[in-house]
Amino acid sequence: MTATIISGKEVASQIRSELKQEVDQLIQQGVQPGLAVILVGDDPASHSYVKGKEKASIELNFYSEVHRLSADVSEQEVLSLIDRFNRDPKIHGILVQLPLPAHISEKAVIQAIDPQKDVDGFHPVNVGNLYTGLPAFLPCTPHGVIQMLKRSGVQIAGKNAVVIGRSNIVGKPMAQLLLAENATVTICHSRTKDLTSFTKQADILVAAVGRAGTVTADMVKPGAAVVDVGVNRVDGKLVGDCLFDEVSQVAGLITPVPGGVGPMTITMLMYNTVESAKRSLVR
Ligand SMILES: Nc1nc2c(c(=O)[nH]1)N[C@@H](CN(C=O)c1ccc(C(=O)N[C@@H](CCC(=O)O)C(=O)O)cc1)CN2
Repeated sequence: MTATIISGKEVASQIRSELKQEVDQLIQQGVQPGLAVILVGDDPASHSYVKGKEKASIELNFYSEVHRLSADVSEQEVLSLIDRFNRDPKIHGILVQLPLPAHISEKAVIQAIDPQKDVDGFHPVNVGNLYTGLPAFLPCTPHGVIQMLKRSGVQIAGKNAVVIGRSNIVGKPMAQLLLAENATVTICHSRTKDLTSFTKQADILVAAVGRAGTVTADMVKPGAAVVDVGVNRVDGKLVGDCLFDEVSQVAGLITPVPGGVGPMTITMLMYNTVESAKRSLVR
């Protein structure tokens, strides 16, 4: 068997053209979606992701502000900037690129963002709303995974879903979103004993570990949908958490790295910003 490859680029471009129409309508109603991005430090990958966010904002005709701050900026300066954006009616979404330098508290920064502008979905209010089934901004990467599965015709309800990884950004919200779609969900992590006994049961397997080669062909149920969220550099090459060549011989569907989940992350950020702009019309 050779798996069907789900192209994140294609799904992302489909969603972006839907968003373009929504932005045109919002602008006709007098609201231009506005996104403010804060980047601290010199991490090349973060700079590249932020550039992608700026480019997508401009292409969708958003009002866009990107603040690139030096690595030695104080936490207070970042908090002051967030406070300014919280009060600015032109801004519907605020995003602070992670990771932050060690002297700045990620928790303090996330909690300073107005939950109504938290388009990353990381604020405890949005996390709590997601867990209790209330309207929330959904974290971009796991929301992107759900969109990729649904738009590829994967039925989620009633399926066994296994998520490997328990980060706040991907693993935990991923499990919650699959549960909200009525999957039977198992979360595995670094202390899980006999990982294969769990992954072999998975109709939907999401790998979000951040370690190349974690998922091998013998760990996958034939025909499963395998979603690879890992982004790892090995010998200068970008690879996921799955051994793509061998896993794709067993899986029914698989997402590649690059070109799989990655492009969806930025697109779902644009989606959340449009949602926030729409909500501002009814406030
Ligand atoms: N505030 C946030 N910080 C971070 C998030 C986030 O959602 N919010 N996620 C990641 C980084 N990220 C977006 O910010 C991101 C990661 C990967 C990609 C992507 O398109 N990857 C490409 C490969 C790109 C490359 O060549 O390096 C792919 O997989 O095809 C986009 C965005 C951590 N920080």
